[in-house]
Amino acid sequence: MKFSEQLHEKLQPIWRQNHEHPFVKGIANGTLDPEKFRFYMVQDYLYLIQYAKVFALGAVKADDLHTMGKFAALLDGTLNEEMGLHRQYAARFGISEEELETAKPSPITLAYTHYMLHAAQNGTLAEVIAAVLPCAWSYWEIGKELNKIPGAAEHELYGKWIHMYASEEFGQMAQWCIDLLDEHTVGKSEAELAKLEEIFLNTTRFEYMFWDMAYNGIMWPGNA
Ligand SMILES: Cc1ncc(CN)c(N)n1
Repeated sequence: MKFSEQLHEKLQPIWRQNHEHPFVKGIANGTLDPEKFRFYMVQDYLYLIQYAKVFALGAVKADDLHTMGKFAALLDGTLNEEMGLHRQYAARFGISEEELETAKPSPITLAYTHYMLHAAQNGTLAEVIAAVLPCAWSYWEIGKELNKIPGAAEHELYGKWIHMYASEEFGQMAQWCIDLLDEHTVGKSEAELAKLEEIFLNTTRFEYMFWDMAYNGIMWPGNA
């Protein structure tokens, strides 16, 4: 069994929680309070700035030009396609680009991005991929699932978000990360695989916590 298939089995309980989360359900049926989406957009923008840096670290750790080029393309796609969508949403909400970039990250945003960057900076190329894969893979799964719901992708606020994560391009980049992880785990020791699984499951859990933080729409519970 490929390493990604083993991980896929282990993450099922968390993914089910993600798909059932009221934030994701609210995007699916169009009932999510736009204020919660606004809060999410700003935090997600801050998240993506750091996430893009993990792709840059992938290019640094890659040992062939093809892989370097792919990570460079992922970095470009994040900064210019995915974050471009966030900038469009921000404009709709009357948030300037400066305001977006200078907003304060919530403790969950900080914890998630710092964990990812720590794992990527200190780890092997396989560890870089293990840290970012849940982000790409889980959004692709959510995008595809929501895209099947009649009318969801036509929603005037949430439709573009669904289109982005259900898109062929987004799927191809998620699949490339899955394949690269499989390629880089062939022949690894049990201890190395256990470490990769731990990183992967931690960022998978952070994905759930990010939805929860966005749904609560507050920087931290004491600040409600
Ligand atoms: C928190 C989070 N995780 C993943 C993705 C998809 N790149 C995202 N935009 N935001």
